[in-house]
Amino acid sequence: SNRLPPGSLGVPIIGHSLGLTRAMKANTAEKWIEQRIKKYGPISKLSLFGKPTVFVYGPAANKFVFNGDSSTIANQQTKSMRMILGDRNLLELSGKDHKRVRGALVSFLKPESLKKYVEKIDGEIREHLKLHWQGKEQITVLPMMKTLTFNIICSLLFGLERGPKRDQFVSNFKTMMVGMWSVPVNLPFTRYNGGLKASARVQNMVKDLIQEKRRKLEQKTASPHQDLITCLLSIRDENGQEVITEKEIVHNVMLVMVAGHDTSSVLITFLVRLLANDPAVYAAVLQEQEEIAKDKSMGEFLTWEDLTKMKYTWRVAMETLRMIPPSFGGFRNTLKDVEYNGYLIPKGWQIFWVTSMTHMDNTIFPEPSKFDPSRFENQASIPPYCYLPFGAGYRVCPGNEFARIETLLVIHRLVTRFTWKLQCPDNAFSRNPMPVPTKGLPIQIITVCYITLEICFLNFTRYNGGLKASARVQNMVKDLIQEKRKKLEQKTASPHQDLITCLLSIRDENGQEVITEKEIVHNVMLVMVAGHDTSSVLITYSGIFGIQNDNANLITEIAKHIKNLKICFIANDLNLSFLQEIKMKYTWRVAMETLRMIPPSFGGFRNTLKDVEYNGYLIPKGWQIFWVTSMTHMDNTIFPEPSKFDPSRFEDQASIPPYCYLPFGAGYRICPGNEFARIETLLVIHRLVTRFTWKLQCPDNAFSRNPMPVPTKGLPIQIVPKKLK
Ligand code: HEM
Repeated sequence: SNRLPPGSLGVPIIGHSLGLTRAMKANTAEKWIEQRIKKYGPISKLSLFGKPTVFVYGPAANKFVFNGDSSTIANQQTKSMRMILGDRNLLELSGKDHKRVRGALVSFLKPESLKKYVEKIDGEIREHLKLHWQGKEQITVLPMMKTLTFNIICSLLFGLERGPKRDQFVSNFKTMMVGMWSVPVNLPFTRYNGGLKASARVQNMVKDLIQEKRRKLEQKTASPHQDLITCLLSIRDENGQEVITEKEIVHNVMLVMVAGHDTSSVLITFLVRLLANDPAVYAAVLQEQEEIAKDKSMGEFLTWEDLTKMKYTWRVAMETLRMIPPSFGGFRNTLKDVEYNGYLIPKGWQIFWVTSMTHMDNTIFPEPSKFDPSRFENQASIPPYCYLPFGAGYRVCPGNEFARIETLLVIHRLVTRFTWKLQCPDNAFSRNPMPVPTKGLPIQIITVCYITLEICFLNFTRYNGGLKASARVQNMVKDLIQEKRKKLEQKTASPHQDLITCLLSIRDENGQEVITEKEIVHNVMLVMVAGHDTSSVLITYSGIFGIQNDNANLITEIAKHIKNLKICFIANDLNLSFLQEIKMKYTWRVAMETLRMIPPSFGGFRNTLKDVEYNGYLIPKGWQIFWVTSMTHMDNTIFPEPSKFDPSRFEDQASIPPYCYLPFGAGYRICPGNEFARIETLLVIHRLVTRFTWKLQCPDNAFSRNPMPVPTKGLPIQIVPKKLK
């Protein structure tokens, strides 16, 4: 016993388990370990989870753990994990079996083979953002990322696409995960028992999947490279026999499901947090990603080639993995007595290794508490066994390339589409055993605006970013135009299908297109912006900018088309007919009165091209003329008692003098979207009042202009659905 490392085994059974788990939860585990190191040095004995254990630390210790002889040092998992994942999963295997099964997994997870799946992963990410991020004001990042990484695994590794089968998989998987981190007491109603049952169900589902894929492979309707399962089923020895047994496939599918989803989701979550906290890193990541996005057309997937350009973003991810490694550390088990650094580690003891102690060692990473992605500019300079987020040696994480691909793709899509703000900016996290930020990292999402008004936002970066984004959107619109032009030629699209096909189909007497491609692009941009916030935004922007090309024809054409859209709109709403819509006279009067009192467009500018006289005064060439809607709307000679909300003013609209009611402007630039806005508004109000009642959460009636009127906090309300008959 003199040869055992220093330290004590503590109270029988309990040992130091409670101290460590408590420290993990409070995110002070590093300090807890540091104190041990101060007291006993880099090797010490303790007792964890009912077993005598030796803690080791430092590059030499890491080499000893990760590259030790597998007949002496074996991998070690908790009983819950072994029972739930299955005893033939890679973590349980050693020696030749480990090499054989790991080789099979790596044949699918190696970069050369993953290259082919970049587009598929990107597709899954885009779908996820569309479903769960777009249009949302607030989300919690960690659960979202867990869903996303799990879905990527389902589709890419198991060929299990969206649908009820996958949903069933997910719900069983969640119960299984709870059981995996629980105390292994197999009594009815314990978490462990629930986990075991869910694991049996998941395993049965995987078995069914295997049968289905085996059949498809035989019928040659599936390819060996289709997904991880078809790949494992297709690996044969020299006699044509399958190399991996069905049980091994099932158990390793279970492992990959767990190993691949928990870890990457944590990395991406902490990256989202970092990008919200660190403007300099955010700006550099955004610049790198925008550089890539700028050459892409609408709907184009990212490629392997694009990933190779994301060097800075990956350095940021590496530095995040250094400071907050998803895996705190792990255990090995000694199969024989073994000596390390002059000490004995007896057979049957555990060896406990910890990633973060090496990562925060200032002799390896100077100023370790400083976030500095440039450390990874020259990766060869980092000594071996010092940077361990993926482990090292012959058990180094085989999913590291997969994790890199999905992380880079997600970050690209996030920074080029959204900006976000943290809702709990306390930067705390606890370990359980994965690091979990406070409340799972709730954020407020702000969708990236396509165009920022130069006059409203003098902030250079936003404007500059807006211009770049505009170039990308314009490229996307150009692609759309090409696609639609082709379809029109092939007669697979009709001229009345949408605004673009309509504009493309307008010809003069010689059969020439009337609207140039540039005009279509720029006016699609205008309509997009106008229709994006509320349909009434159209009014504002057409007032401020006008349509640059002074082409009255074009305005008339857009106006005509917007009338066509009216028909599509109503046809799409199955229960509201055109006739019903024209009955909504009172509702529209209410909307008109709202537009009078709070016109979305405060006013606008015109530019004088020559000296001009008005009312005896000179307005010189090049000056602006500033007009304001609300002053006329609140003029009591036109609208008596103007502060009173009174929809009856619009009962006889002909009685309102011209140029007095201007929410949509007037004259030859009158908003061509006014009819569209009316239809939209009436349909929405109809649906709202017939289905819900609501109460204001901030009943202060205040609003600010920016330049649109924005009610306090965006008008939060409490909704009560009505019972539908
Ligand atoms: C940021 C993401 C990830 C991190 C930080 C990570 C980290 C790790 C670590 C520390 C180990 C243990 C090494 C050891 O015990 O020596 C490991 C093993 C493993 N990981 Fe990952 N991992 C990640 C993503 C993935 C993904 C995406 C997959 C699968 C697609 C995966 C599959 C595995 C497997 C199968 C093992 C067991 C290897 C063996 O025992 O030979 N991991 N990972």
